[in-house]
Amino acid sequence: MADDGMVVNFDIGPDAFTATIPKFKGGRWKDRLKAKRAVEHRARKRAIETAEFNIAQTIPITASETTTTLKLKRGGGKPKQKPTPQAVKTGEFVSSLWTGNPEVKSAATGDKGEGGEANEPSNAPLADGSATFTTLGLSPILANHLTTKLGLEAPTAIQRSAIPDLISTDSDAFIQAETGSGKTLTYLLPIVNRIMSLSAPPPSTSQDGESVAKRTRHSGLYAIILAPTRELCRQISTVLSTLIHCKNGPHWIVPGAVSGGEKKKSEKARLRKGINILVATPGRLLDHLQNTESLDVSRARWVVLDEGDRLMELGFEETIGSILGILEKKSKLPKNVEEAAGWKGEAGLPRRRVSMLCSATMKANVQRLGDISLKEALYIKAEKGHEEAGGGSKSEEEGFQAPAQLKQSYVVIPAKLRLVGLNALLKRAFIRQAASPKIIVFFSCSDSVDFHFQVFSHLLEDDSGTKLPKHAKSSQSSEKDSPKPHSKETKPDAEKPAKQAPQNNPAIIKAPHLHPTALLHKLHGSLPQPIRTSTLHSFAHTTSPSLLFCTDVAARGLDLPNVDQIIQFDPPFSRDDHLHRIGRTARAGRAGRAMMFLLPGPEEGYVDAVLKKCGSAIRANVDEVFKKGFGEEGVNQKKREWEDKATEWQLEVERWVLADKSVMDLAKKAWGSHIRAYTTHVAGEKGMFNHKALHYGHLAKSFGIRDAPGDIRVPGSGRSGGGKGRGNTAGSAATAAPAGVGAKRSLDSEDQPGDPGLEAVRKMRKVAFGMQMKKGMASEFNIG
Ligand SMILES: Nc1ncnc2c1ncn2[C@@H]1O[C@H](COP(=O)(O)OP(=O)(O)OP(=O)(O)O)[C@@H](O)[C@H]1O
Repeated sequence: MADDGMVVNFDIGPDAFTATIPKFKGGRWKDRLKAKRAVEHRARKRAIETAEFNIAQTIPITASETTTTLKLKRGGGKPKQKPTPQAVKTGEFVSSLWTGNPEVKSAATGDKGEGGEANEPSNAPLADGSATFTTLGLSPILANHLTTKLGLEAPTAIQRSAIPDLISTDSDAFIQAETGSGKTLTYLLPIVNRIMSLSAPPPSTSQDGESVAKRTRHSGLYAIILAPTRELCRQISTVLSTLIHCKNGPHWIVPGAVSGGEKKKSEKARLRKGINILVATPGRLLDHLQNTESLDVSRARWVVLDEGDRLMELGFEETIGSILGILEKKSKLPKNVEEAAGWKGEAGLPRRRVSMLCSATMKANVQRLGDISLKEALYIKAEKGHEEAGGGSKSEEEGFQAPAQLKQSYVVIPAKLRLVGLNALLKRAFIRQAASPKIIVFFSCSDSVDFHFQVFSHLLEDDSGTKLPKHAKSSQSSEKDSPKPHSKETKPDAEKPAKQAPQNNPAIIKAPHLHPTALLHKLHGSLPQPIRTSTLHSFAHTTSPSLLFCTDVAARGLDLPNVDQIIQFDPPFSRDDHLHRIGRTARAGRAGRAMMFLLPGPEEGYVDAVLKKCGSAIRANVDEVFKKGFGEEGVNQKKREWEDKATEWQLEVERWVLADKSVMDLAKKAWGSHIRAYTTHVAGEKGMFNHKALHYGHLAKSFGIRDAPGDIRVPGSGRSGGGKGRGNTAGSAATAAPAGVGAKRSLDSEDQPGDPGLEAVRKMRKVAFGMQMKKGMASEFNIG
């Protein structure tokens, strides 16, 4: 938008003055008159406020004039400068939040969203005394360490089902259990326990005469654990270290990780020094298998594929196939049961290479991964014991359950109201919780995370308690210091070192308007690895009320302690994503809540199609959400003054977006990426998430943009957003989605460009979406 393009818009919305007043029937005439006047008053107030705001925009906005705008609004005075006709820009539109919204189809059920009885936890440690870590067959040293040092009193159901077999047999296993049920320890404990047994006297001699009396880090690589992301690798390595460092434990065992994000040279040096249990991402491991001579896998006894469904979704099938091929070729272990029977081996360790596949869901792609990695495997589930993995097909519904104690709810909220709705929900959550709440909000793409991070970190309280954009506030104290509106030099603050950012991390900032000590974090695949690591560390360990805005990069496997609530601001791309996202709360028997935003229309079908199938889901009343969020003390509830408060907040965001080109660009990018991401819902769910049903104009408002979709130029795309229309540009998504339409949005894998893993991702996407994958598209599309 050019400098002179600061809108003069006298369009005050279609309904402002002409809104029909409903007829009141029944009751006393005095009450009817009172009700009528209240409605008229509200309509008038809204119209005047909108007109006033539009007039204020006729003044070329600088930071100081933002103050003028606010004064005008508060004092109700007249604008000092008359609008000039050339300042009028068609296409920009300040619509009311509360009118012109589509109707919600499903019946309202009242505000039960946060109430209701929670069920008994389904992923908790067993409280019935039916099993202890010792009775599962773990060594007393390890069992004691778990209870006394790690505070784990009893195994979970999946641990009870799996550990005895994994300790006593050499069978492959497919381990399936819901999120937060302790799958990591389920596979790590048997491995550590069996390797530990090597430390025990008396010294023995292996088949080939090698002395095994004293075990060291050079004794060989025993186990390889593959996980889809760097964060997960790091998390698994941490759990592994806490197991090994037990009193009288196997201190000689050296765990290590190679997952990219650091120089290959240092990874090679670590491998050369000797590692006994290796945690790796597939791309990086394959690279080392092909290029690092010191990596000896000839005696690797275990290969674990953690988060199997995610490994497949990220396109690692081919990479994993290659890894397994190399392991097979280099292995000096017996190749089959007959050979194994006559092989002396090392007491305690498996006589053949054992493969384990772990997943919270059971999908066709996980079964395919099982086909390439497992042989005659046990299928181990938490509830009903286990059976042969090949024995009968497992229904997808079986592997699609959320933890029973998790309280799911949803709110059907029109596109225009989404941003204020999120603010209302967050305000409510931070007011409501006595202790320090931890909340994760999921967005569909990196740009949207960046934009919302900016919105929520820039709104500070001024002395009168009014929330102002940060630059507007600073303009009140010093015009000199304020950013020049629309100046090219202005960069989004995310790119500048934020003064308030704790630990000098620009992805963490204080959010005092939500809570005096609240910290807001952001996480997505486009952030540099050190920032991602330090952000996750802060969110996991802070004792302050804490918020994490993220993409699906945080949806899988991450074990972030004590997360109270998950908000799916943008719906998940598949029902598996849904299960994994909400699985970041209600872990290991703890309570948890999950709230999902849905648009009126086809999206409402998601409730029956998915939400209710993986547990129960209660609809929250949208009015109640706003009332609770904006209906603070002094706000007249009967006159629905919370609507005015919400409008005020929305307008402040819009002004802030308008006043700074860099913010406007960010908003437009976020809007464009959001629409592109919307087109990538899985095929089976496209009926519910149909981009043709999206109202691009209303959606733009939720990004603080007033331009009509046809006038929105998405930075970097070279094209405008959504065709010529102001509103619903059905059929023009291709225009709205300049470069990434149809691209898969999940780019949160660990691999660097050029790594075989990323190649595999590219190939998969190419096949899946029949499109040309350009180098660098990942960053252009910027979703992940
Ligand atoms: N026996 C136990 N008692 C108490 N807590 C446990 C027990 N076993 C594991 N936990 C804890 O449960 C949490 C979840 O464990 P883990 O991350 O292994 O779950 P998961 O099943 O892999 O979940 P996801 O599918 O989401 O990856 C961790 O904090 C872990 O320390």
